Order: sequence, then structure tokens, then C-alpha cells
Amino acid sequence: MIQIKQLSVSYEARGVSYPVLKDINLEFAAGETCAIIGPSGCGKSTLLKVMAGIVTRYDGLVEISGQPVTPKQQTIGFIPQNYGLLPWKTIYENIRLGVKLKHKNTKDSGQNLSAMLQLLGLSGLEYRYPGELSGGQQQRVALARAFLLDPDLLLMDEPFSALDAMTREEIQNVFLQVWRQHSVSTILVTHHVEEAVYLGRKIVILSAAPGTVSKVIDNPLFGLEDVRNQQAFFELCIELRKMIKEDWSK
Ligand SMILES: Nc1ncnc2c1ncn2[C@@H]1O[C@H](COP(=O)(O)OP(=O)(O)OP(=O)(O)O)[C@@H](O)[C@H]1O
Repeated sequence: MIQIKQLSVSYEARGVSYPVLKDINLEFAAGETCAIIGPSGCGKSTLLKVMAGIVTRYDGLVEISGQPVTPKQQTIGFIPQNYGLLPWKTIYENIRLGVKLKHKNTKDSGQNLSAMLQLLGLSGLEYRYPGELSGGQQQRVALARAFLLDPDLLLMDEPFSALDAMTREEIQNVFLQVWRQHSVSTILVTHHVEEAVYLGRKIVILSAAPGTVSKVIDNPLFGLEDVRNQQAFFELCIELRKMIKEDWSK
């Protein structure tokens, strides 16, 4: 269970403090996926950084399984917008990096790594460098690294935004396939309504800055077979767009 209670965050620039997130209350069950959608600058990335333990100055409470966020004690996977791959390391080294840093580098992790490479369609690319891969392949590497960690919580910041529409859909499917096998609690930030409806068991709409929770939607369509081609999917996307438009114009 991930719990956020009365979370408020302010940043300081040139001696002036300004609020970015205000009184956020959210709860996610373990093994659930949640998509967060909100206007630019409303604090979505900041929210992920608080949960990742990167932003530590805040008011309120953020807990994973009843424990305050402590990256040293919990395993938190974080995929930033640019995938966070090290250009001077091979794909193999990049994927292994997470478990290595976390000292989870057991004998098993070698086998798991091979299985993960296969699952994500990366076999044969192990000794290339990130600059020698397509955007979609780099995204797969970032997913492989995160899932290999077997994290308590996976955070993804607009993970698929740099991909063209067809590649994005394909990688979203890959994500769901791996997620089903590992059941990792996942929170992703997105600007795409369709992506939120496809990947979010829960969908959270944030207001304009300072970000507050406008709506939390339990998505009845999450995980349904071939849902992207169903009328109900289009209808929910339209409804969500309407809600977002109303919220963001307030
Ligand atoms: N380290 C920082 N110091 C000061 N201000 C910051 C810092 N990081 C972000 N901000 C500001 O905080 C606000 C929220 O930023 P954040 O990146 O969390 O928003 P976002 O909703 O993820 O935006 P986008 O959708 O455009 O990526 C913005 O006004 C941004 O300029």
C-alpha cells in the first residue's frame, strides 16, 4: 500500500518560496497501476520525485507499506523522461546497473537478466550502446532495468512520450505484459488520455499549479482484452477529456 497524506511541496527560487503541490491525499493498493494526468507545471514530476526520495523537503506523509520513503531501505524503480541510460555503458551494463547499485547482484540476477532481455525483445543487443538503439529499444532497456530490480514501487515520468504513436502502443503492451508477470506497484505520469485509460487501474487528475487532486477515477476498463478497440474505451477517453477540460479551465 502506498499512502500520501496532506502532502505539500514548495520550491525556492532566488529567495522566494512558491507552492507546487498542495494537500495531496492519495492511496494506492500494492500491485496496482496508477496514471497521473495534469497540466504542465502542476507538479507531476515533483510528486514522483517525492515518492522516489529525490525531493525530501515537504510537508505531510508519504509511506510505502507503512514505512516512510527511504530509498536505502526500499527498492524504488524510477524511469525519467529521457530513460536515464548511461551512454558510455553497454545495454547489458545499463540493465545490470540498478541491481548492482542496490547490491542485489546475486547469481540469480544473471539468469533473470537473460530472461528479461528475452521478454523485452532485447536479446542480441546486449553489447551495443544506448546511442546505437532506437527510442523504442532504449525504452525497453529502461523497463528491463526497472523490472529486474523487482522494485517495491515503479515510477515512470512520461515514459512513452518521445515515441511515435505505433511504437508507443507496442511498448505500452510490452509494459503490461511484463507488469502482469511481476505485479509491481506502478505510478506513471502521462499527458495522453488514452495512455492513462490503457495503463491506469486508477487515474488521478491533478489541477493546475499548485497541483491538488481534482479527481480519482477507478478505471473499469483496465486490463480488458483488446480494450483499445472497444467503444467503451473511446467513450471513457471522451468523458475524461471533458472532466480534464472543466478542471483545468477553473
Ligand atoms: N528544482 C526545482 N527548483 C525550483 N523550481 C522547480 C524545480 N523543479 C521544478 N520546479 C518548478 O516547479 C513547478 C512544477 O514542476 P514539475 O516538473 O513538477 O511539473 P510537471 O507537472 O511535471 O510539468 P511538465 O508536465 O511540464 O513536465 C514548475 O513551475 C517548475 O518550474
